[in-house]
Amino acid sequence: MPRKCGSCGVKNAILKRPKTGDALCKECFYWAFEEEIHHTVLQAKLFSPGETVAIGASGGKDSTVLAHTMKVLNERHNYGLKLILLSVDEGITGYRDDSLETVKRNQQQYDLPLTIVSYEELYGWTMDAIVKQIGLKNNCTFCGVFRRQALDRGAMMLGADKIVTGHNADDIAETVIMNVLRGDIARLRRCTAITTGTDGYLPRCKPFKYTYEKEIVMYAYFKKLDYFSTECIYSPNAYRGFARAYIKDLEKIRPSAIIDIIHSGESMQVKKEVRMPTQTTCTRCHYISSNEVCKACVMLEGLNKGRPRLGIGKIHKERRKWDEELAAQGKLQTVDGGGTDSGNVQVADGETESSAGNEQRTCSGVCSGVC
Ligand SMILES: Nc1ncnc2c1ncn2[C@@H]1O[C@H](COP(=O)(O)OP(=O)(O)OP(=O)(O)O)[C@@H](O)[C@H]1O
Repeated sequence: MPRKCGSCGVKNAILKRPKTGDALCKECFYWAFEEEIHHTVLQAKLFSPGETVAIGASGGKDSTVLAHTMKVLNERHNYGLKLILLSVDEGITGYRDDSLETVKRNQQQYDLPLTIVSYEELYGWTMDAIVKQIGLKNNCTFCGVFRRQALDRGAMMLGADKIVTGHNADDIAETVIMNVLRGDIARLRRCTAITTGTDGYLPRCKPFKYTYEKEIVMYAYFKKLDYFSTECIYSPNAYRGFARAYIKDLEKIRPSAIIDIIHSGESMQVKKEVRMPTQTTCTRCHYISSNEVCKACVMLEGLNKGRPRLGIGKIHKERRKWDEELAAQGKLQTVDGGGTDSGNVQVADGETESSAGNEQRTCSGVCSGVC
């Protein structure tokens, strides 16, 4: 005999919720999924009536479900928000051009205004051109840094008060694990925050912080939402891939592992003596930065001068080489972008680690980078 829905007890259960194991009918699953997100929104006081909220829309499953859910909750619970879709075109032929077509369809389906900003117009470089210059190894660093700033710039241009992204619980748990493994104290402290950037220009919120990826996929599947599911062609993303596989294995044994890791990350305290990056404004582009010159400007300068490694990770060696060359030519000058550790923060163990303003991610594509 078919099992009845564990919530309404009337309809037959047709699915088992990955997060709780509850057997539910479709309608009760939709309700539970949406109302949990509403609960998160209320608990974290994410929005205030009258705000304009830019939804980071990549066309992928997370941001498509986010746009759909934000619209549903805004209407159901009278949030009083003006919602807009904001997409960044990184200039990846055969990937982003296709996913943007999905966003354009979503614009019609959800009746929300859409704005697309591109790396080409903002930086004069597409990811295709960047990859031609630097290859596949570090391109995700460029992409993550530029995208973060591009979203900020686009949202500011639109007069938005906040940005929301589709980062989900799995993404955040992966990031906690990655930051633990790297000993990256600065990022470990902020990676579980549901809202970041409150000390910068635009707060950035993650309404899916406690939403499991499997449930997002299930929701999109049963609701027949129109989304794009191809992986970024430039994203080998090995390190995050290991963290992802590890979390998926844990989830199989104990589904609560994802939330437990997030809670562990939230509970960790950073010792007072650990130096954390301080926020300032980039002297060149005037966007938020933890250095005199922001990571995006350092990277752009490296690209424009044919020295793309200037902006990546531990840049001392490359910069020293450049300084030596300039000195040999008798034209040593201060390299724009500050001192030798521009773009780096000191972390607990005395190592340096690159920091993209306040949030640098390894790429995502479907590349699930969380800040
Ligand atoms: N090109 C983009 N334009 C606008 N927003 C983006 C873009 N890429 C990523 N985002 C935002 O950042 C979030 C996390 O992106 P990520 O690249 O990690 O992909 P993801 O986890 O597969 O998400 P999605 O399924 O929405 O693509 C997305 O959900 C979206 O809100």
